[in-house]
Amino acid sequence: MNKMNKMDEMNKTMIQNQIIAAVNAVRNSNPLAGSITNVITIHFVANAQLAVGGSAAMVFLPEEGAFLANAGNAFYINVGGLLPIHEETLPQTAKTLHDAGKPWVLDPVAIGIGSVRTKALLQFKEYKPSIIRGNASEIIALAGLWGLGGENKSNVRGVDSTDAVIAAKEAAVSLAKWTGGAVAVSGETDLVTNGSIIAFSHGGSHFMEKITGSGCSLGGVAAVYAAESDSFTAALTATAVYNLAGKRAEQKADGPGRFQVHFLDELYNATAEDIATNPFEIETV
Ligand SMILES: Nc1ncnc2c1ncn2[C@@H]1O[C@H](COP(=O)(O)OP(=O)(O)OP(=O)(O)O)[C@@H](O)[C@H]1O
Ligand SMILES: Cc1ncsc1CCO
Ligand SMILES: [Mg+2]
Repeated sequence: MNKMNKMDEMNKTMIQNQIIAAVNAVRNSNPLAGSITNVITIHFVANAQLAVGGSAAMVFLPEEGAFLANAGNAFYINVGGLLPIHEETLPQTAKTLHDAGKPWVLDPVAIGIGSVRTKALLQFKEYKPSIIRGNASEIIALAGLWGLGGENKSNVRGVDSTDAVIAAKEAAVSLAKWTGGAVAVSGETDLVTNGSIIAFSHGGSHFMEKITGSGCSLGGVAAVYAAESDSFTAALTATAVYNLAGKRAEQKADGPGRFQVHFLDELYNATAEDIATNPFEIETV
């Protein structure tokens, strides 16, 4: 990784203060982040949102998506396990969020599978999600679908990434420039950008690839922080607390089962200062 210059060091200190403010604001205000998310990991998403201090509510119906979009402080949309009703619920909720100016997070899980998912993901381009969170293959594929991808081709194959995080750097920057928000690419080292600076966040655990929903719940937690901070700070705070909690949980677990339990406890117990000092570097685009 490049050595950071003086400007990057100053940016880093400012960002760390914003992370501390975001963590504390969420714990003080218990913001409501509604979700439309897949049934495979829905319980883990809600538990992770509660563990960091948020309030969770999962809905499926179009009128309920629109209601929660207006009533909540932020929202999470994950296209992982689509049902027929989603064809109506997804665009209606995203339009409501856009029109109401509410922060919202998109996880384009399994982009490339089926026409319903592709149509929904295309519609989201104009509704500009505040944070796009995905693994490297999903981020490259979304930039391609939105015509922002350049030459880069995704090897997307389902829900697990087959591309390295760094291969998604240009796609992430282009997507962030389009939305005016932030993009978080997950993997062994995570990349978070707002289109002008990039943070590389370290930590986590190999066990996170052995439980389903670590990425989905990271998106749900990013929505909780987005209720209380700007998109880049929210995306980086969520990423940092995941990397910290993952590293700590791995030390206590000898397999993915108990890892998941310890992980929730570590999300709950992490202090704002610990989250802000979890290792990351800054690079200016
Ligand atoms: N090999 C690894 N080492 C350390 N941390 C990892 C590793 N792989 C993933 N992570 C962490 O796991 C979390 C989820 O990232 P991942 O890339 O697995 O998401 P995902 O593929 O969308 O997951 P899912 O779709 O199963 O919810 C992130 O916090 C990331 O930092
Ligand atoms: C396993 C799985 N299948 C569809 S969504 C999902 C959760 C992880 O993305
Ligand atoms: Mg995923």
